[in-house]
Formats: sequence, structure tokens, C-alpha cells
Amino acid sequence: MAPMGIRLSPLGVAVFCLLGLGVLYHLYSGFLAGRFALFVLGGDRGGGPDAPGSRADGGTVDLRELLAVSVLAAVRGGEEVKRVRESNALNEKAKGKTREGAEEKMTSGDVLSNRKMFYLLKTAFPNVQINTEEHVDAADQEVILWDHNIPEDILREITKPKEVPAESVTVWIDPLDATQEYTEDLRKYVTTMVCVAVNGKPVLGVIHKPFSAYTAWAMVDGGSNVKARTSYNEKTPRIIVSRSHSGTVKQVALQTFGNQTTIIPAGGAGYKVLSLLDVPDENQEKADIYIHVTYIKKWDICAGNALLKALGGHMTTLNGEEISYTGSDGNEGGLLASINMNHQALVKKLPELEKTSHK
Ligand SMILES: Nc1ncnc2c1ncn2[C@@H]1O[C@H](COP(=O)(O)O)[C@@H](OP(=O)(O)O)[C@H]1O
Ligand SMILES: [Mg+2]
Repeated sequence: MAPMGIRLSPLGVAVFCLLGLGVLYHLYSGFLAGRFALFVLGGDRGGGPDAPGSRADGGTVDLRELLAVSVLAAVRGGEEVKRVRESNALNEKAKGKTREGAEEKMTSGDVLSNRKMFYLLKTAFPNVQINTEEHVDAADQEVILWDHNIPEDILREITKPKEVPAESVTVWIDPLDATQEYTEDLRKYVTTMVCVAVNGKPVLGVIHKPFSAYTAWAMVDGGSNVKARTSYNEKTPRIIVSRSHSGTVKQVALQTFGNQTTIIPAGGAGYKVLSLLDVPDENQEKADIYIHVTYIKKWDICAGNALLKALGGHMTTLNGEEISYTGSDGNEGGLLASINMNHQALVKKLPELEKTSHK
């Protein structure tokens, strides 16, 4: 009997119970999915396209949800990057040398950001292939749950879910782009990036600047929170190039566009792509073309490629070929990136010798 003479309607009780069950389901589905995801993960440690057990069969994934998690991962990774830099405990190590003999560095910022970004994405999307720049330590697993919230700006731009087969997806994570500059405390160049390719084509791109709290995201044929600038200088372009892996890029740029050309040396592939866009950050230089001539890894370039493509721009090899973001993790053919320009005309202008020497 109900106390104090209050009569409980059976229908009301049923609705109340259903609501309660709904809330419980919402709270626990993410948690259980997370536990299950890590169980399924088993031996998957990331660290490269051939990591064992990294591709499970079946199912679809919603690209809009994947974008939401990618943005969250880039931001969470960025928090680690910032925290480590501000604590001055970089714990810098050499992890090898590039083909040109430059030292490849790794810091606690790279490792901790990688861990956050990888586990957030892997827990939310256990069935997709994830390739990350750094090795993920199996003994150091973390359950990081996504709360299933899609940010307002994404919902506004992308009004419908977009399902694709899980096995067609490759995610590329760069937990700290411009590590060299990070060690030199040149903070403006540093970004965290996530890219999603579908059947090798770049479709989602996220570039986050942890020290400016700025995030650019875009989905090809979907929407974006960033756009191209209104004008670009095609005749005497400002060309942005690497400051620490430059190779012969300055000679190539001057040979192609003349001695009057302005060359902007800068760190980070993410930073250089943002320099071609309309980015509201006073620490962001602006350029018209991005050229890179040495070998580069796909996690460095995929997010920028997706962003440019979504906004009508191009990122190709120096030969003008599209880059496939599946399989091997390296890009051999150099890089030419532009937006609102005649990209094919730029390809034609580049010296033949340079294009063939990177094939
Ligand atoms: N020749 C090369 N070999 C290996 N990685 C290269 C490279 N040239 C550029 N990169 C990587 O591409 C990113 C952008 O390079 P740059 O700042 O020189 O333009 C950096 O990534 P990370 O900082 O994520 O390692 C850098 O290490
Ligand atoms: Mg990088």
C-alpha cells in the first residue's frame, strides 16, 4: 500500500521503471563496451599497420561518431602534451635516425599522449585498424570511456550519421607532431592529429593545437569547423617548408617559383597545413603552398590531407598522385599541398628531377 494515501498508478510506475532502466543502460553500456573492447583488444598494441589482432571482423562504424571521438582524442592527447611541457619533465630520448640522418626524438609528451589517444579510440571503436606513431605499452593499458556525446558544432554541420564497414577504416594517430620543436620549446608548431581513411582515402581530419586550445576538424562530403582563406598568391606564393627535415626543399621552391619567393621554414606537418587555412590563432603563420621533399610518415600527413580535401584543396605527392592511407606507413613521393589554386599547374611547374628522385 502506498503511504499517506497516495495512490500509485501502475502505468506511472511502469514508465518510471522504464526510464530508470534507460538511464542505467546509458550509463553502463559505455562501461561494458569499454571492458569488452579491452578484452577483445587482447594483443593489440598499436605501433604500426601490422600490429597483431588490430583488425576484428564485421560491423559498421558511424563516421560522425568517429569524428567526435577523434576530436576528443586529439584534445585529451593535447592535455598530456601541454602538461609534460609545462612540467619540464620531457624525458627526451632518441628513437632512431631518419633516412637523412636526423635524430628522431621521443618524449614523455609523445608517449603519454599516444596512450590516451590510442585507448580512447580503441575502446570506443574496437573493430577498426589504428596506426599510431608511438608504441603502445601492453602493460600500461587504460580504459578511457567515450560518453557518447557528439559536440554541438559537429551535429550542426553533419546532420546525419554516416555508416561505413569497420574493415574499410584505418585510423592514423600522431600524438605529438613537431616533436623536434617541442623539445626546443617552440610551442606554436606543436599539434596532435587524428585521421580516418576509408578504403585508403582520407575522410576525417582533426588537427589540434594544445598550446592555443584550437581544433580544426573536417569530414569529406560532410562538414567542417574551418575554411579556406579568401585569397592566395599563386604568382609569387609564400611557401611553407620543414625547418628540421628540409632536404632540398628550398632549392626546389626557388627553382620553381623564382628567387623572389618567400620561404617560411616551420615545424610540424599539422602546423604547415593550418598555415594554408583561415585559422583564428595569432601564433599561426600564413602560407600559400606547402612543399615537403623528404620521406614522411602517413600519421604526419593524413589529417591535413583529409582537411584540405574536405575544403576543396589538395595534398598529393610531388608528382600529383593521391596518397593511399592504408598498408605501409611511409610516403615516398614528397608532398605538395594547396587550396583554391590550380594544383595540377603547380605539379607541372615542379622540376622533373625532384619528382622522380622521390619515387
Ligand atoms: N625525412 C623524414 N623522415 C621521417 N620523418 C619525417 C621526415 N620528414 C619529416 N618527418 C616527420 O614529419 C613531421 C613534420 O616534419 P617537419 O616538422 O620537419 O615538417 C615530423 O613528425 P613528428 O614530429 O611527429 O615526428 C617529422 O618527424
Ligand atoms: Mg608527426
